[in-house]
Amino acid sequence: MTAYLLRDARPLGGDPTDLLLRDGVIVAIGADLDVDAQDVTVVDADGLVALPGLVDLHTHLREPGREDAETVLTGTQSAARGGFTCVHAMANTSPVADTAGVVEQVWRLGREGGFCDVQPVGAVTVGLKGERLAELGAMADSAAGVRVFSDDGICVSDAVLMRRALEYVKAFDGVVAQHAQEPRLTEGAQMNEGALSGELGLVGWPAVAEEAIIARDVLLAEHVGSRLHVCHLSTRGSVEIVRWAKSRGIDVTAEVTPHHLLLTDELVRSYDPIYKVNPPLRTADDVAAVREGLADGTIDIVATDHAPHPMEDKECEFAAAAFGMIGLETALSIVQQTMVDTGALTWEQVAEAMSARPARIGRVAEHGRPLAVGEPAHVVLYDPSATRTVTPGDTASLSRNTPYAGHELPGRVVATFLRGVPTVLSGELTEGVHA
Ligand SMILES: NC(=O)N[C@@H](CC(=O)O)C(=O)O
Ligand SMILES: [Zn+2]
Ligand SMILES: [Zn+2]
Repeated sequence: MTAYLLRDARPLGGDPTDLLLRDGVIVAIGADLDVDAQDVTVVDADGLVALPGLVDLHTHLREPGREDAETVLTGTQSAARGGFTCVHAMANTSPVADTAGVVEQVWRLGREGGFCDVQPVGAVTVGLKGERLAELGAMADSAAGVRVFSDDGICVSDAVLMRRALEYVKAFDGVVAQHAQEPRLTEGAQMNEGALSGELGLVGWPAVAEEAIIARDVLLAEHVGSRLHVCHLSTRGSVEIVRWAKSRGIDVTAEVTPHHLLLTDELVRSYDPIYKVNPPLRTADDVAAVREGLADGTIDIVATDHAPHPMEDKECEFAAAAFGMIGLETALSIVQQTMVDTGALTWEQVAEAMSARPARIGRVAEHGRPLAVGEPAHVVLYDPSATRTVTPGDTASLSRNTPYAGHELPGRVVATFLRGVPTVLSGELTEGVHA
């Protein structure tokens, strides 16, 4: 197997140095590494930031069931192009990932594809129905080794079921990732509730519907002594509740999506369903609050909530359209634009928020490791000085529902290495990693 020498890369945005990747491991780091050129491919990384391979805690890959929107293969190719080496695949597939059989199938498809490791998320309740707990233990014990459980797309709104799930996952150090949406407060909801929803005549999704569930769940997690993760938090009040919970010592973590770091509900004035997402785009004040929360560590991670949908489910009347946006290939650029270029985060902190912490929350031991000798060679090379204009067709995803069409975004993923082998090189997908 060929080795790769990344010449003059800047690990975590620091000083230029060389990294040598061989047999799946970072075997040397240092200036002007002298290697016999025989089996070594030299990659010119001058000016490129080297980060540990990104880890997404929240991706929808749609397989099984909606292979017209995405497959494990196309979703992981999209992930590789975004700099990811591990993604957690949400359970709202068809059939639902609520058994050991389904999670093992998804996990295996990821390995066979060879573009990005897939760590399946198990459903909390059978069929996402919110009636009884799924086989959490069997999914944890399966080859997929599930540690994250979520009914994402739907809230585990029954407090007794949520309590039981939190109790159950303690046995195998699992975590419940809650889609915080009080169902009665959001019946028929289409966009953020506020003056604008009234003006546009669309049913509002109030901030309190998210905040009430987060408040309840942090108290349940404290009561049970378990680990809680909050999916795609989107309001100022949610940030404040999580900040309070952490100050009390409650074991809670939270994620924000790139789109909630950048976009606001004002975009919905267009009635373009491309901006329809769950939770909805919020106000500029909420955007400021989630940025502050991410900067001060209240929000632990950025997760994409990559939610592919076919055109026919998005190009229709706003009220009839599906909720969701794709996001794997734009995530790092949006984080650069909103957090790095504004001085709110360093590249080192980006590596924490998009690699180390999501791996830790998901209990994925092999990913999110530091760029150091002896560590697995999961590395992304990123050019922060590049700019590109987003064209919806320029993606490995089967879906085109990006809200950034026509946006000029900073940065470009130049190469992604999974176990020392490129999945992306010179900005192009390779054949993947096959043992
Ligand atoms: N985010 C979305 O708007 N949609 C997600 C579900 C979810 O993340 O809640 C989907 O599965 O399409
Ligand atoms: Zn969700
Ligand atoms: Zn989701």
